[in-house]
Amino acid sequence: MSSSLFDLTNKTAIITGGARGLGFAMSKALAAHGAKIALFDILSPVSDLSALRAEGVDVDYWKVDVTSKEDLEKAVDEVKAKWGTVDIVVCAAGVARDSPFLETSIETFEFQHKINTLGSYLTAQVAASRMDSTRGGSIIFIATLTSHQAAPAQRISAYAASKGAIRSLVPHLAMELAPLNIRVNSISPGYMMTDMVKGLEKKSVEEGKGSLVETFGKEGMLGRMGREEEVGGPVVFLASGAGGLDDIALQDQYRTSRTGNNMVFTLSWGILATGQIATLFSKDLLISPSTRSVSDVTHRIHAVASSSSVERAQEFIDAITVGNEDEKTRSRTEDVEKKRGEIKAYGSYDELVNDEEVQAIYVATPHSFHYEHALLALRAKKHVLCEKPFTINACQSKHLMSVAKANGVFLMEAMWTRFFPLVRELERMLHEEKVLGRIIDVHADFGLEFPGIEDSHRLLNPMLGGGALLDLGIYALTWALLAAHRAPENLDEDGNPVRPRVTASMLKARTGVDAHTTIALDYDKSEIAALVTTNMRVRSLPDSTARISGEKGYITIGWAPFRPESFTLHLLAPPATTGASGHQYVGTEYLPPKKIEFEIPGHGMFWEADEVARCVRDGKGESSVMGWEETIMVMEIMDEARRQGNFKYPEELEAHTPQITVNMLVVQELAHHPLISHFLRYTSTTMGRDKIYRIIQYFARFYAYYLLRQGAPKDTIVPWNSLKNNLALGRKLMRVGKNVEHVRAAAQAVEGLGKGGGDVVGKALQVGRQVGYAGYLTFDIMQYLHGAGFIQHPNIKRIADNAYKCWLTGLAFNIIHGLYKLRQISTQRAALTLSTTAAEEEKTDVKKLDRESNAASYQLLQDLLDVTIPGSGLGLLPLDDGVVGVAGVVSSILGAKTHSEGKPSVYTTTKEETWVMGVRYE
Ligand SMILES: NC(=O)C1=CN([C@@H]2O[C@H](COP(=O)(O)OP(=O)(O)OC[C@H]3O[C@@H](n4cnc5c(N)ncnc54)[C@H](OP(=O)(O)O)[C@@H]3O)[C@@H](O)[C@H]2O)C=CC1
Ligand SMILES: O=C1OC[C@@H](O)[C@H](O)[C@H]1O
Repeated sequence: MSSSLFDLTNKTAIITGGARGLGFAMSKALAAHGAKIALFDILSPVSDLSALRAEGVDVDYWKVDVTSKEDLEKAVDEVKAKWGTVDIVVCAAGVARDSPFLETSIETFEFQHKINTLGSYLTAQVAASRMDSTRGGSIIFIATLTSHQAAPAQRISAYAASKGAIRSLVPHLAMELAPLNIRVNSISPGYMMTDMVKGLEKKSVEEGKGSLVETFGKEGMLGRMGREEEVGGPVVFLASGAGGLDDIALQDQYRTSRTGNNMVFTLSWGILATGQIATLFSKDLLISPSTRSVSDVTHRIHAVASSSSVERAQEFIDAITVGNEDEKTRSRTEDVEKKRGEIKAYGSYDELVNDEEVQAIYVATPHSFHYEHALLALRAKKHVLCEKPFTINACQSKHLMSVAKANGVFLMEAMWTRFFPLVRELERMLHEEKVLGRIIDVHADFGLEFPGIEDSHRLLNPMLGGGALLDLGIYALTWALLAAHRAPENLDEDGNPVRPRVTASMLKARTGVDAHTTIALDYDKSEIAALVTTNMRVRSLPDSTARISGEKGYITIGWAPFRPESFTLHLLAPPATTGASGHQYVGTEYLPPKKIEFEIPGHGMFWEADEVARCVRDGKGESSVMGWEETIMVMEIMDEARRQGNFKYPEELEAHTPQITVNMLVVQELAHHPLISHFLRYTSTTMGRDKIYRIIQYFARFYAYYLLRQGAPKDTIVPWNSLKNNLALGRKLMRVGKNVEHVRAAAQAVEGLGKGGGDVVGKALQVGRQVGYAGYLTFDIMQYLHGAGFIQHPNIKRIADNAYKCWLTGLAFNIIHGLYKLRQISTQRAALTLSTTAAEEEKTDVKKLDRESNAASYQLLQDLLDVTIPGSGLGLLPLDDGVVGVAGVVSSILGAKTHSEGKPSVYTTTKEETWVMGVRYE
């Protein structure tokens, strides 16, 4: 029995040069680990294949000249037709000629290069183009030790060069084929006693050069020649992908080369929710992929979030990192526990999706939240694996897909069952091998009892998307679609499945959700009928997950519908006869049933996770195994079944549904563009709106002046003047009460001054500034009351002048403070060493001072621009409204920018002061 690490069961291997020598030896090794063997050779096999077959090996021979692409294509296609897949290719066909360099003819050179280099190249090319990227593949070139080093007993430069060329192919093909999930390696056997060497030996002895065997043996590190079967280990190792290491050198007789492109890809996960299935999924993520013979991808849980609290998230982390008690995986216990401290805990989903180190989010909340939470993650540009049912209805699913597409991220429904090796093998047997011939009838069922659950439970609660169909029926539907929908007879000319007619009925539970649902799917094109039943009251029978009947018999799938461990093939006994409809009927007697079992080394959720990792690694938006088309199909059938069963979820759940129009989508996505959403968030604050109004106010002031200068009619100018006045008045109203805040800040600054210590000059300037602003805003209130008509102040001009004077005072203190600050910074900067060898902290200090200096200059500029407003209002500066308007617009834009970036005021010297600083008045 083969170890699962090197298990090649269900894999097909092609071995060129497989009829004899190393090729044949390697074939036997691959067969011993379960592979089906296709021997390609120009020569007939040395040994009778029936002997191998008698040992249970599935083996066949194809006469192939590896220098003929046509031969290769024909043979590889035949292998695929026979066994369904091509998974492993060993390019071992080769020739060697002993020929001194100075005497080697073009023909001898070309002969070896044609078979060894071109032959391997073509074999790899033809085979790779026929490999299934979802299964992955392995190409192994057989090079030679003599392509790394000289061979003192031989003259084989042309041969070594042809094999050296093969080795050079490895990194390039590995890179190009990595997206197809195909690994590429080479093995360089040392001196092996094969037929080829025997030929050389004969020649050497005949020519009186002595025995090569002896010389070769001395050159080998073991002091002897290698035996053919000794190359079996490396080839099985590379074919199985069990290594997962980069750059492996097998030191003795072989060298293997693996490239950076074969490096393991690690996906960093964020787990959103801490319920039952999130626990199982996370535990599976922590199982070493090598336990399921996966070596190209691995997983890391970076963070977990709970919607309730950070403590809940931590509890979850503690629980998933308790070592597994399972005998088989006991060895990982210690590793898993080590991971506990590496996983972050969050008390909100927002924090999780905004963690930059998280690449993919696993959404495991109840059904009703899938749409909202997947959207949250997609908009944060995370790849998403979202639990089944994907959403409440098909429309929501389509919207998620369009958002994923717009954000360039991967999205998949976590229909984990689709990724079990059992399911992949069943699909292959049904649709490629066609073990049942044409499929005729499918019955899929999933029932489960939930005794004593409350109405609030997610299965019964309509607000949580309850009901049998969305929770359990979805699995039965998946089985039906897998067998019927994807049957080749059901595909249209473009290869797309033709939709079925849907007839459904429902029996309701006390909360109004469906307790039983029956769906009939009728496929007119392929004449397949499928019946899907589900309920949440009684467990379905052990063998009734699905029964798939075809012309040649039927298959039953065992329990559980979400995690099956076996299926049984019941084939009708021969002979075959042809029925009236053209279908093959083969009697009523059955052969003994064949039960095919599959081991699940864990809960089985890691296979879907591996798919996500591969798709993310390869830059794919959707999976080819569980693609968007399938999710939409399932959702649409469930929508239709609910429509016919008269079952709608509460409006709030269904109403999340956006009507997908291109315009809606553009608007939605625009609104979520980081720049735009930042702007919308900014302008939703009072301060943000005030800054925008201020920009418009000063622009209106400038523009009214401009129109006047242009001699525009009064009617054109009036609206701009009134815009300016209305905004000025409105903004004054918004500031009513602010004077009190400045009085308080002034009092605090005085107190700070009284305590002494610290930056006394800074504190004193602060007092002046706060007093100035407090006075200014007090006069400002009076101006508002007058402007709005609450009072008629006889001396409003004087009030306005006083306001300006106070404002100017505040600004003057600001400016002095700005200059003072700049001076302080330049003194501190001069004190720091600026040599290139300066310590890191020092360099950091310099950068900090540079930043502070920029901020102070920026603020000073705004203050100087603002001086134009009260300065001209008081007649101190001879400036017209054009200049003042422009100065006001510029200072407002600068202020808005600083504020929207969330930078604190440069004048702030106490915490308390922050809330009244950075505000630009008038
Ligand atoms: N149970 C199973 O065997 C399987 C379940 N699934 C699917 O996974 C999803 C979750 O199922 P399951 O893990 O069993 O459910 P649970 O009820 O065990 O867990 C759901 C989790 O979602 C989070 N949550 C967030 N908001 C709410 C809310 N308002 N009400 C309840 N929970 C909330 C909670 O975690 P927190 O507050 O900490 O974030 C909670 O622990 C379902 O859609 C189900 O179909 C799929 C395969 C198998
Ligand atoms: O996906 C599921 O499969 C197993 C059931 O127990 C569970 O309710 C369901 O969500």
